[in-house]
Amino acid sequence: MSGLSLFEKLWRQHLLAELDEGDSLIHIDRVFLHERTGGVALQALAEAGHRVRNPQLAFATLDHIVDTFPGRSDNTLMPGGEAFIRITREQTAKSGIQLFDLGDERQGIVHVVSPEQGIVLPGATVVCPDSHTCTQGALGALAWGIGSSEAEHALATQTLRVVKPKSMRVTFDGQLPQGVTAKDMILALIARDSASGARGSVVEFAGEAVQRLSVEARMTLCNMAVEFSAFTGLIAPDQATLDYVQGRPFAPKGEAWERAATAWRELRSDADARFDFETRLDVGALSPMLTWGTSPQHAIGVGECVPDPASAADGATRAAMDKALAYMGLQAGQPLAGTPIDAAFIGSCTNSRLSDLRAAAAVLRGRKVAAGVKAICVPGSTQVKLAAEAEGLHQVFLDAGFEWRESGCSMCFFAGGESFGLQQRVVSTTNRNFESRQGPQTRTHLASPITVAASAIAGCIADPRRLT
Ligand SMILES: CC(C)[C@H](C(=O)O)[C@@H](O)C(=O)O
Ligand code: SF4
Repeated sequence: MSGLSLFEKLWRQHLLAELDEGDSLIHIDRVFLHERTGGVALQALAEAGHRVRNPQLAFATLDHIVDTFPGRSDNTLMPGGEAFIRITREQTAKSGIQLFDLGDERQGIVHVVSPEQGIVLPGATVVCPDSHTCTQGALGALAWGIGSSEAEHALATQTLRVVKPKSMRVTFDGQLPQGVTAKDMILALIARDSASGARGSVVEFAGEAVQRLSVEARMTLCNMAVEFSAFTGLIAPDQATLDYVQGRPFAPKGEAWERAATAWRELRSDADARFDFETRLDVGALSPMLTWGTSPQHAIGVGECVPDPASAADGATRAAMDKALAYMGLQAGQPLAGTPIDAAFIGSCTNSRLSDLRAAAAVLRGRKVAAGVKAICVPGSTQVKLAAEAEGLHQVFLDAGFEWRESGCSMCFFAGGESFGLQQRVVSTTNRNFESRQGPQTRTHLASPITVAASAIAGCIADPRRLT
């Protein structure tokens, strides 16, 4: 059969039944849980008298509300947070689910840990009650974020009822210029086509520029698919993907690996595949991107000026832009570069893998963070932290004046505990710049790790191309 997209193939491979009301029953290969939403889902399941059908196909980690202070104890600064941690420990133990607890070298942010451990595999269906599960589509898995009751359903039955999403292909043509990264590609796409651009579709990222990305950079790209209103992001596996997966702890070994690898090599859209929506973006002329407002779509090149709401197409957009500028403390028409910052944050499931830390460290090496700037680096997993330390990257961050933390979500989002101060301006490698996302009234500018590093040194929003 021809004319099929990769999504269509994965869907058909996992389709168990067509149900009433347009739902399909889909087999779920892996479920991942974290302490913010997973423990309570397990508890609700137990209270309803159900058990976890296949505990060996479910995994859990502590990432969202555990603190990330160096040498952390068993702590959270979130009021009431201890209960989430306790329930997650109790319920995973009771149901026989592996928990990557504090002190376990496999602990880390769920979307960093899952590929790192070989739990997410090409062609698999993977769900987690967390919106950035789309990250894992970078390996060619159909991976998406679900709600808490869906998590219970998946745990109890190894299936989910899903309304089949539409499909979209975004082809990135050309070659990335020096100093421009996967983060800039996705910000540029969302800025051009809006934060609702994907219209709920499964978005396959394709094209020369995607093929050239490392597997880790592909994760950055897919991570922000949900900020584009995608059901999830997806990238066809290639040799780089197979090389990435091979040898990971939970990946198939020996003959099982050979069989799997043979099947995974076939996982790509047919040449004549049809998509509900198609778009292209040439990356050749992109520059480092930063957000100026309170949506990921409020992004511009580092050399550009903050847009004028007067130029908006309609009244609602104009009002939203006015509100965003007031919140961010910026004026229409001012150059974004040169705006003084209070803090710099390198972390999150978007940009805290080893390649991200290496890139930031290359900018920081031999340089110092500007006086008055609070700079924090939070490795995405304990594995990333250990690997970074083994090659001395932590020393580069520390010498430059960065804090070097334990792994977790940390100040990617404000859970009620640690945050940046009121109206503090933060250049951040995270994925959401919503109002008060990183703390009450915090002003977040999303950017790539090298842009954050360059800005930390300059003490203001800065162009990384001058330092790389
Ligand atoms: C707390 C969690 C459910 C949430 C999500 O779903 O994404 C968080 O990870 C986030 O990034 O906002
Ligand atoms: S790092 Fe941030 S975006 Fe990612 S899962 Fe944690 S809170 Fe969500």
